Amino acid sequence: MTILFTVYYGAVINPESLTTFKALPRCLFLVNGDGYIDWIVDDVESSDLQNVLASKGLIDIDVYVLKNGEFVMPGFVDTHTHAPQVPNIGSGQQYELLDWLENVTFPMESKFSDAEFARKTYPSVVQRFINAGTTTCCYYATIHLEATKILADVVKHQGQRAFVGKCNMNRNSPDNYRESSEEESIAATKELIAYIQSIDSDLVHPILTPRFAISCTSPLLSSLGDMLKSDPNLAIQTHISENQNEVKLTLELFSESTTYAGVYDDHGLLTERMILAHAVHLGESELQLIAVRKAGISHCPTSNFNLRSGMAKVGEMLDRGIKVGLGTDVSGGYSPSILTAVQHTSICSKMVANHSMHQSSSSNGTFANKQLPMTTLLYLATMGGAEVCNLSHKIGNLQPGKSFDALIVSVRHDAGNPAVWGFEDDFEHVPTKEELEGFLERFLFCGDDRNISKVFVQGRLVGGKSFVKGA
Ligand SMILES: O=c1[nH]c(=O)c2nc[nH]c2[nH]1
Ligand SMILES: [Zn+2]
Repeated sequence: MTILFTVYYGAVINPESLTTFKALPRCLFLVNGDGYIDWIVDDVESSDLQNVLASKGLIDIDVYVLKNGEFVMPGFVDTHTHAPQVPNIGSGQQYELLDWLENVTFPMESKFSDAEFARKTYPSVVQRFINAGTTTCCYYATIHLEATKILADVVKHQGQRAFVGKCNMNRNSPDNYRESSEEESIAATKELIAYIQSIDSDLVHPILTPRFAISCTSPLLSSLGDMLKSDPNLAIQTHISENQNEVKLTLELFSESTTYAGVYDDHGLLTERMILAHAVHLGESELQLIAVRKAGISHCPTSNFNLRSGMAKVGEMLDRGIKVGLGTDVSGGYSPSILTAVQHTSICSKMVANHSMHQSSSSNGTFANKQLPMTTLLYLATMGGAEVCNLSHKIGNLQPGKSFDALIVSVRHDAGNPAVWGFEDDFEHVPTKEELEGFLERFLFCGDDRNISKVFVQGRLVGGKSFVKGA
């Protein structure tokens, strides 16, 4: 029998803006057979459930009732990670960026010249991100066309929403891990785009991926700029201003440009479709330029701490109206979970605030030089990421007409990592708004995969702790 829709009843957490979210203890909503949210009714007493359903023309239907200690929230958006670096998670912690690339990262990524290795590796990589609650993921692959096609196939098969990009790299990496010419790099990029468009146009998107300025010659960046100009739907991702030695080398290699952001802008790459990872050491003029061009920033605090890169000034970016989302940046970051990125975003904002206090820096704006509150952290992990990906009309929060990309979170004792004690089997007890906000705080700061029971993308169950493949 085909299921045409599902009705859910229970607690919902819904981000609204950088400064507001809704904690709704008794929500009733319907997800239709195409995976879109049809309607949401707030504050429905259980005694009134059947009446409300009847008013929607629904009589005698099954309702998925959430337990006390469970809630639905939008799925996480990971705006920057490296699928082929997952096998390296936790290794090479002693390095800073450029040595880490040379000694740890390029050797691992070069193994993906072997398509069989990609076929064996990528399914568990993608499932790991899904089970961490990431419903939309921006993946870097490697320079290899075949292996990147395999990653796109795996993502499609496993049902995640994603951007998949083949790295453009024609200089400053080992001979066995470098494209031999600009033409080769562009031809393979075009073939990948055509391939992804042939397998999917809804969930999986191609994305231009010049690794970073250091990896690309000026003609290669210009050709990518031409591609971006000729296709208004094409997205692009890269790294920017992560590490001070990287910034220095970039400015030596591109002496015609005055700043790192200027390098990308001078090649026609800095548009609202650009996702810039890190942005730790940007200067005033670069922040202004990024705001004017409406490019988005992927804040990757786990990686920024781990590779000793520095602390990005996220509050200042937000005050300037720059779009910001979170990225795990595996394996610069050692966790595939956006929850870890949330925790480190909080710590980073506290340290920036602390530092600025000692330097008597201004904290006149809403966010600059202040600790980011939970509401903002929630927004960055969901809606902020959706904005960075230019998908906020589709995903990021739960609204009629949007896709049901969502998590069922459990903080009950039977989750194995509890944050609720005592009343979770009391079916009469509906959490108060304050209790529900407490559940969210505990989940964001102490939660992990054990608390993510189900992961839905476009209404389809694709992962989570209770997910059994093929069931
Ligand atoms: O954190 C990072 N990870 C990478 O793989 C990379 N490549 C260039 N710059 C980078 N930064
Ligand atoms: Zn990265």
